[in-house]
Amino acid sequence: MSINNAPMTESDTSRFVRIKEGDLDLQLHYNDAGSGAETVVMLHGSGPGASGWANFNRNVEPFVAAGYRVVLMDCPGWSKSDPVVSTGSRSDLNARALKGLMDAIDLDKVHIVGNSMGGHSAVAFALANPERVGKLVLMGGGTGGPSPFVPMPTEGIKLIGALYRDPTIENLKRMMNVFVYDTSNLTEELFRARLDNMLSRRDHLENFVKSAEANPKQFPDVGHRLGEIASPTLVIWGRDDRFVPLDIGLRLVTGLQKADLHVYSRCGHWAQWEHADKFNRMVLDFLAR
Ligand SMILES: O=C(O)CCC(=O)/C=C/C=C(\O)C(=O)O
Repeated sequence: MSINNAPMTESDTSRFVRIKEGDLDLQLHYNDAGSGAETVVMLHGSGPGASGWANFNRNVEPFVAAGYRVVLMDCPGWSKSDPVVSTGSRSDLNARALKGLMDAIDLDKVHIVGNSMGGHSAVAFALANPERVGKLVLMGGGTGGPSPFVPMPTEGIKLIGALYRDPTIENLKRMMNVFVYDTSNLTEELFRARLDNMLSRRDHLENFVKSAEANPKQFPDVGHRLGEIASPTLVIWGRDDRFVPLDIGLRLVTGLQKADLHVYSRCGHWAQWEHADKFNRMVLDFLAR
């Protein structure tokens, strides 16, 4: 709840900023909530129609209530941010966008919570800007690269590709039913909101397909560089993740200097949403330590 006890909304917290960072010169959309001395940036995943608000709407208020400023960045090519075709590392591109955003709104150092692509991007940011990262929280992402156990691309990533190429409600339902462990939580309202978000930006959908054609490895394997990261890191994974398998979480916790891994049972690729209460308590405890 906000100060006047009304629920916090996407539109109340919606902001735009122009960033110039290296070869990036574009308008970014972000949500900005709370006014604490420490800021938590949350980075969303790469599915069609994803956004900071869609991924983290169950997390913003508890973090604000705990005294944090929360910034949700919509990555270039998603939601209300400007379109982009990514021909190199999209993790690096998002990391440059985050640096541009932090410079533009005067954030010196932040904690970063990254979901899937957001986790890959958080790691890319920490590698490029170690002095600007407090703690990291990575869910279902952190590095690209092969799984020794699960055939890749995984079934979830194949369904994302199919949805980008053919954005129908049927393909959306196919993808989202694999997203979570307990599909009874997926309402028609949720499907409709996500479909509207997707179809409102067909340029983003087309650009994602062009990007994947230009460079199928949008999220490179940075496993060999994980040891450079000294930020305390909490890795959270769904046991039933069918998009980015659990063994990638094991690679992270093995490679990073200071990382703990928690595996949630009965949980797919959206731990922060499917197990929001447990996730919020665990991450807030980690940040406060
Ligand atoms: O390809 C990868 O490694 C990342 C896949 C990814 O980011 C999927 C994320 C999906 C969501 O979180 C979403 O659509 O909300």
